Amino acid sequence: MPGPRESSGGRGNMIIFIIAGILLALFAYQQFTGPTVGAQEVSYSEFRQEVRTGNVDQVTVQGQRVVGDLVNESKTATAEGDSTSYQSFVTYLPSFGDEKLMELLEANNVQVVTEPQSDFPWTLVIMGLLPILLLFGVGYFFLRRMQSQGQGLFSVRKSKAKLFDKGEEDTTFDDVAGAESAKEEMREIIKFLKNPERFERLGGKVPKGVLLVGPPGTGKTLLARAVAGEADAPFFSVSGSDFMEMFVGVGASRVRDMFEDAKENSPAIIFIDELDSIGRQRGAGLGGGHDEREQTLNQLLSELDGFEENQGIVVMAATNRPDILDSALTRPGRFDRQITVPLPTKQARKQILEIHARNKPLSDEIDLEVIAGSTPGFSGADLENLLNEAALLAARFDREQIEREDIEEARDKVIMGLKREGMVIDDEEKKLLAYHEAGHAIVAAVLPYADPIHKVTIVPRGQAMGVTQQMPEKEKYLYRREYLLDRLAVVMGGRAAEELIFDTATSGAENDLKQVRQMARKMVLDWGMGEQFRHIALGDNQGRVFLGEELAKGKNYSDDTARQVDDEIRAISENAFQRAIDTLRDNQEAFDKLADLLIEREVVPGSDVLKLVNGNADSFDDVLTNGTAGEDQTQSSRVDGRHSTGGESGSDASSNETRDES
Ligand SMILES: Nc1ncnc2c1ncn2[C@@H]1O[C@H](COP(=O)(O)OP(=O)(O)OP(=O)(O)O)[C@@H](O)[C@H]1O
Ligand SMILES: [Zn+2]
Repeated sequence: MPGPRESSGGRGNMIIFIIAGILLALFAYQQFTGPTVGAQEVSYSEFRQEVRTGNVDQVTVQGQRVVGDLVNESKTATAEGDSTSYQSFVTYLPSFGDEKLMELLEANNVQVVTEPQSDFPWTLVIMGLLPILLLFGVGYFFLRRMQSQGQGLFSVRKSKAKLFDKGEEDTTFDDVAGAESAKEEMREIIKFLKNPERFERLGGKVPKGVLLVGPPGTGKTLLARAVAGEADAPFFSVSGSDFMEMFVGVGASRVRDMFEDAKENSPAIIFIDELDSIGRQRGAGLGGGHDEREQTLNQLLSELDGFEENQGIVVMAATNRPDILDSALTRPGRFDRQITVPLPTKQARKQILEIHARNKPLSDEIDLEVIAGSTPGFSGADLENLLNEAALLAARFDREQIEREDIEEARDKVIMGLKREGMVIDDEEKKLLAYHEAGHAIVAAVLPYADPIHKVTIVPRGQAMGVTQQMPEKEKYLYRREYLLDRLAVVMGGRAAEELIFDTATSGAENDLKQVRQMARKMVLDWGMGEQFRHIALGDNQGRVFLGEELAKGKNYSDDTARQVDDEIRAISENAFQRAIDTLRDNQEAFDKLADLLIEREVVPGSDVLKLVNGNADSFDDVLTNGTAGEDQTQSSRVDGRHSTGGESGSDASSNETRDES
């Protein structure tokens, strides 16, 4: 990989400089305050006493101040109550003067040196000078820093982006395993970057901003670099946190410079990692809303608005917290294309392992397929880490090649790290999850009115631990009671599976239960589908029931009715649960097989679920060999609202997801 052109200067230098300045000032302070340093301040009468006893040879008088050395050490009481011995002393003449002092000194043979009155307030001068000195120090520091960067005086102009020139970036899609549909989307962008004018002439529409969303280490940065490599375009890479500087306005000017540089080099790619560090919702911080980050974000927004597609710049950004981004960033014309980069499936994990095992000598005993199977929840970075750890272990034992035990040990090590972060699921949880999702899927596949099943997965994706996706044949605008009842049973399928197989219940069904409650409520209150409330709408039908505001608002029915409504909702839920249980019992064999298949493959397409249910799959093996194993399930969607949000209350019918959040 080519080295970056610019490296950021160390902040450490500056701290050292400031400390040196303070030390210097303290030293100067000591020097200027002169001979009194270390001298004991004594009272005037004590001083006279010393003179009288002949313990003083010589004194220096500076105005009111009298300093000198004792012939023999003397002791004086300190503020703390004990005594301290001293030789040098300083004292002050009483403000009314002392005419008899000269007499006394002469009488005791004390030599007197008079010095011009030094009332010059050194202390004050130093104190006043110190900040100014420091300021010069800091200025000097910046001056040097800028000169060393070959820049003009006091211009804080530097985009900070690392530039990989045309052709320097040699990462290609071959280096990125899995993430097939993400790559597919990128192909369009590559075409554009290779020849922007031609692309536009043919009517291609390229997004300005692409947001890569996914858990850490799933290869978002890698993908962006691969796009640059494939398109042979210069690649400006910067991390969101690089914009955060201590001086207000620097971040914004860095953004401006970066876009300027990119335009000069277009067609080009700008990649902003950790977009969330500057892209957080505005007005959320404490700084009164005008802080550095906000200025930087505003600059970024205006740059995104300010260039036309044909300028040949594509801005890519990565985040694993799309939920906290300022909504202005995802508006059309900005980061309006969102590509999810999920954790790799088993198939993809195998490919990633193959990529990173390329230049590592592996023993013949090692089967990457087996490793892939034993590393659910691992990201690409985790897998790379695993192989590196194994190589280190092999090296420690002076082995010629990596052995199976090295892999085992490395895997345990990585898992321990991940466990601490709550990132991996163990075998038992995986089994629970598999049965839970299989429960949804089997019910969906069996019940006549339920939407056809599209796919079921237990690969953790974002917040979701497992997902069962259904695809309606056509958009629905009306929901028949039969459809709703079947849908309720599908959603209950997960909990039913837990009860049936493990005789237990898990917290994983939280979302399901919420969904059931909302749907049942709506059926009773708004759609007149309750047993006792046929054809009567009870709700105020403003969607408030879903926000739980009905408690605060006056209901338009009595408490008695409210109790009946609760009973109805309970009956509907109970019913749905029982139907799910019955369905699973009737299809026990398919249910078990699907769960096994999920544990084995993590993703099972709907067609295979149907095969199992219809008994077309003569054996487990049939599905195993004919299935579209390891279908890559990268999902991409536009943020402009066409993507469905799962079956909340069934109001969006473009796809139905039963997601189980962790
Ligand atoms: N799909 C993949 N194929 C091959 N290698 C991968 C893949 N995903 C991740 N890696 C390896 O993991 C490393 C880290 O990935 P990368 O930095 O691209 O992840 P990221 O998603 O940008 O993470 P973060 O969110 O932490 O910035 C890569 O350099 C690569 O070696
Ligand atoms: Zn569920």
